[in-house]
Amino acid sequence: MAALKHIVGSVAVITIRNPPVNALSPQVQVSLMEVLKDVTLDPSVKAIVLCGENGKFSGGADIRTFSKTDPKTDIKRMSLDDVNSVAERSRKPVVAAVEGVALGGGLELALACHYRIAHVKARVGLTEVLLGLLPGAGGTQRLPRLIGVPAALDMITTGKIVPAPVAVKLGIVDSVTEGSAVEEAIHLAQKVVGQPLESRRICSKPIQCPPNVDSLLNDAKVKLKKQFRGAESHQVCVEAIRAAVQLPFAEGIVKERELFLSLFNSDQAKACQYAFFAERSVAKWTTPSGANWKSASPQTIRTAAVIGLGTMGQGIAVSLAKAQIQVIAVEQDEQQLEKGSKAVTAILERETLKKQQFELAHKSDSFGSVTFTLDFNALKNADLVIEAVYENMALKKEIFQRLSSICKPGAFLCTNTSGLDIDEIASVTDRPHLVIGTHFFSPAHLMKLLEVVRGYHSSSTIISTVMNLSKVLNKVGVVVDNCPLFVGNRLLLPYINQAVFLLEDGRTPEEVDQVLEEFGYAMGPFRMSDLAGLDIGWRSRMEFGLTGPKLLPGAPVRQREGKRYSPLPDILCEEGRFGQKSGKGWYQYETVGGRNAARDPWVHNFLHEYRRAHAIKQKNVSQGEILEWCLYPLINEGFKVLEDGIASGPEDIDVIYNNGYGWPRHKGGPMFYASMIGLPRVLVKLEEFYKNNPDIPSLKPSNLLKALVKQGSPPLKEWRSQLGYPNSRL
Ligand SMILES: CCC/C=C/C(=O)SCCNC(=O)CCNC(=O)[C@H](O)C(C)(C)COP(=O)([O-])OP(=O)([O-])OC[C@H]1O[C@@H](n2cnc3c(N)ncnc32)[C@H](O)[C@@H]1OP(=O)([O-])[O-]
Repeated sequence: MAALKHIVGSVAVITIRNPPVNALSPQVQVSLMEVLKDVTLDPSVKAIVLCGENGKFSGGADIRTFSKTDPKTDIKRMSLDDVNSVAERSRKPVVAAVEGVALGGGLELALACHYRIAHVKARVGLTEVLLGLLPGAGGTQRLPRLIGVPAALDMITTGKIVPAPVAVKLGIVDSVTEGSAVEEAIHLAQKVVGQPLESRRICSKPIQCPPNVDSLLNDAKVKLKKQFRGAESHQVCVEAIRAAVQLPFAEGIVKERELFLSLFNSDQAKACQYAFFAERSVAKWTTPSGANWKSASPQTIRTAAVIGLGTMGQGIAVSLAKAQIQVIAVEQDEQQLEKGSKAVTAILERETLKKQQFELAHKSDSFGSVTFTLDFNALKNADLVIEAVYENMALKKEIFQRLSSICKPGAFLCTNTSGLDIDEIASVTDRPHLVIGTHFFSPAHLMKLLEVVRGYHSSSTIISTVMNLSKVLNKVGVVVDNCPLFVGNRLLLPYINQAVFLLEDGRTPEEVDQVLEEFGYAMGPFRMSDLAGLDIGWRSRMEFGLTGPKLLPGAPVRQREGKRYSPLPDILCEEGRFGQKSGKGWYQYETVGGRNAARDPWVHNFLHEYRRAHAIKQKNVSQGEILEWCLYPLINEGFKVLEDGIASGPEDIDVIYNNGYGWPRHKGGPMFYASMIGLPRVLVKLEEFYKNNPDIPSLKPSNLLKALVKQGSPPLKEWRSQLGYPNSRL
């Protein structure tokens, strides 16, 4: 039985049982229905309590069963909504005891109960929108009736999860307890036996609409369209709430169902659900020697140090402090220390305010303290050190050599680099097995991704410790192998290069950005480069002798070692145009550090002159071709990364892109996207591009892509097993 019953006095306690998160699979729903019917008919039962086994109410409908469900038959035959309806119509009071989580269908079930008691640490939310769906078991009709349209709109369209104290304040749950929610619920159930239930049935509540409800809903759609470009589910959620506003409950439920079915099994829903499971699968790393969570012993980090308080160091220090870790922040001179400490303090103040607003009156754990110092010796007691100075190998090596002698034995040494060789850095230390790359993304206190770069000697202890830390920091850690630029930036390079080549060939930054933003990227390549800072790539190209003083005399302006090269970004930097930080880059900004990108006539004029000076003929490129020209080389590099064994599977690449590079989640990630368009299409276009541009090596189709197409393009989940990775280093 997936729903168990036991009787306490006159109260029937029904326990949902489906480990690990008590997902409401079709089997659980059938079982719940049977038990509910049974206890409603049993004259000895006067009240009912619903709870979940192992301190978790329910993680919602069972996502794993979605791909096996035929929406035309299975959903209509039996739905969670029927279970909810039986609970709500029951003449005996039904109390939900919410512990752990009540998410998606789990919360929808709780909303159908007459009362809700939550444990103080429980979390609730209607998260379906993040899976490309809408709350299709009455959630879009009940929540607005319970907490009002504006608050329900916010929760349903963003999938926000709120802690129990906030849920009480919003009116989602009736009360919270620090003790057992089940005991409390039994107590309440006994107390309310015989009391009228009609006012407790949310379906009977009139909906309280603000006077401007139409414009509220319309404005929400515009805002969501901008925030989640191209994603359907957020828009459809608003329509379901509109139905709640305009229709009686029963008709609203019918409309909700119709809208739910329009999303169920859509490509976007498949992509979002794939992204969900991909994140879970990459969390289960293993090494070639077979080490994994089970065999490794992750260490708890209580004190961590950050070296360098530039933008990255600041964000990392804040991120650690937010996770209640004590931080020692080190800088090299007074001026940098003061600048860095002011910035960290300001961010922490903003974060504290946000936390207080979000958690309202609930007493929450405070942040870890941050100590600022110039004294390297202060690092001697740190459990883990993250070096975050700028990208200069000599400087990093000097720091790691010092760390070897200062840090306690067993302290973990991490380098925040976006592409330098981890093994070279580790080689100067006394403990290469305790050295690893931690590639954070800016702003590090907000961005979810942490690329964990395993060096040749990195032990399973350091991998597991840092993967554990990524969870503690509320980040998504992905273990990758050590190679120039690692995974994320390795794929980014051809994408950015292709975008810049388009400018040489006659397009503008605005045109290219628009195409990629319409595709769903939060920002096109030029707006993103301006945000990240054009000088970072410029410095690295100087280091590699592609531009600047190390460039060999006589090198052709638009070629490096026979390959096509565009000096446009270098010239911009030479002009002091570093992006937002200097108030101008590919766009102009209202101030230094401004965020609003505006078309810059200087850039247009400069591009015009450049094309004239180099006698470049303008090419006519359609919007579709701009997209393929930029994305397919990125995908191709993804296949090369797999071929080289740098990432363990396509899921790893997709998780990196969804969480660190603004890839639209409803498109699953670049590798999933390739599988959806069809690998033959990607291959044919790459072959065509490469034939016309033999001086761009990133257009040359990867062997793995060719092999997969030859094998009939198996589904993505079979790529690993079909081909194996003879070179896999992970
Ligand atoms: C029909 C009407 C409309 C309703 C629609 C819905 O309800 S849609 C659903 C709306 N619900 C949501 O959006 C909630 C989605 N879930 C979550 O947000 C989190 O999993 C969590 C907060 C519940 C637990 O976090 P945590 O860090 O403690 O743990 P973790 O994340 O590592 O997961 C542990 C294991 O459980 C698995 N699994 C989890 N949920 C489901 C599921 N619903 N189903 C199946 N499996 C699920 C997960 O894959 C993993 O399996 P593995 O890899 O061990 O084989």
